[in-house]
Amino acid sequence: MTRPAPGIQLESVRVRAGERELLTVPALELPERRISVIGPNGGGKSTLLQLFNGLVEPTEGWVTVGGMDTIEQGREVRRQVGFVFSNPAAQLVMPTPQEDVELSLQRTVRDRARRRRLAASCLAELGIGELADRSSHELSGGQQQLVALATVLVLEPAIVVLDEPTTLLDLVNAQRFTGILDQLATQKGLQIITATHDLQLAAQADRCLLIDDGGLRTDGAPQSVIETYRSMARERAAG
Ligand SMILES: Nc1ncnc2c1ncn2[C@@H]1O[C@H](COP(=O)(O)OP(=O)(O)OP(=O)(O)O)[C@@H](O)[C@H]1O
Repeated sequence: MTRPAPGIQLESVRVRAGERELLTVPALELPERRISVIGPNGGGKSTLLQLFNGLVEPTEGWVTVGGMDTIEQGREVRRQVGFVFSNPAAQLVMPTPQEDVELSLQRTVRDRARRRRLAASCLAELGIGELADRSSHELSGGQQQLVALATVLVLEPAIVVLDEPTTLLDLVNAQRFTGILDQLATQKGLQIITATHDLQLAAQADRCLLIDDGGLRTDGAPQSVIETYRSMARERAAG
């Protein structure tokens, strides 16, 4: 049985950096299992994603996950919401994948042998068990991306937020990675939220958000949102 998505909600959110308005979202509820976030560079996708686990604090308004405030209950929220950054190297700090995944468990699992077992089985589940003791910096971008995902999944989050996870991947690895995300959503019941410039990946979601110029331009069924984005891009490219 799959778990119900705990639900992210935004209410009257504004994010500013000094005088600059980065993002304004009057109201948004995200109960769907697979959500994609698309839009032009600098539009505010990463800012939106980082609101979901309190990495970015709303200047006004609030963001809740399953009713918990992402700032006031940041620690609990981060237990529910795992974040995978676009550059996996930034997320991998230990010499080997095994050690990196164990590090994720340091706070929650006291027993070292258990940490070791859990980390090994998480890597194995993602099909990268044989990389456990390799040197992390010698792994390919695709392998590093999977290890970064493992460091998040081992904590058993209900929601996984990924910021452009396939940018470093070739077509085969991108498709493999997408297949894994799909399985996590359909078989394990995780909510998967992905910001991406890969419109094929975006099309596989249940709902797609188009973020542009610091706001939510439109959202709904991926094909129609992607079509809106394409027309917008054509108009802008034509000047
Ligand atoms: N800490 C910050 N201080 C000031 N400006 C910021 C900060 N973080 C982001 N910005 C600005 O906010 C805007 C939105 O950035 P964001 O990274 O959310 O866009 P994005 O849609 O993810 O872009 P991309 O597709 O290029 O990754 C950009 O203009 C960026 O320069």
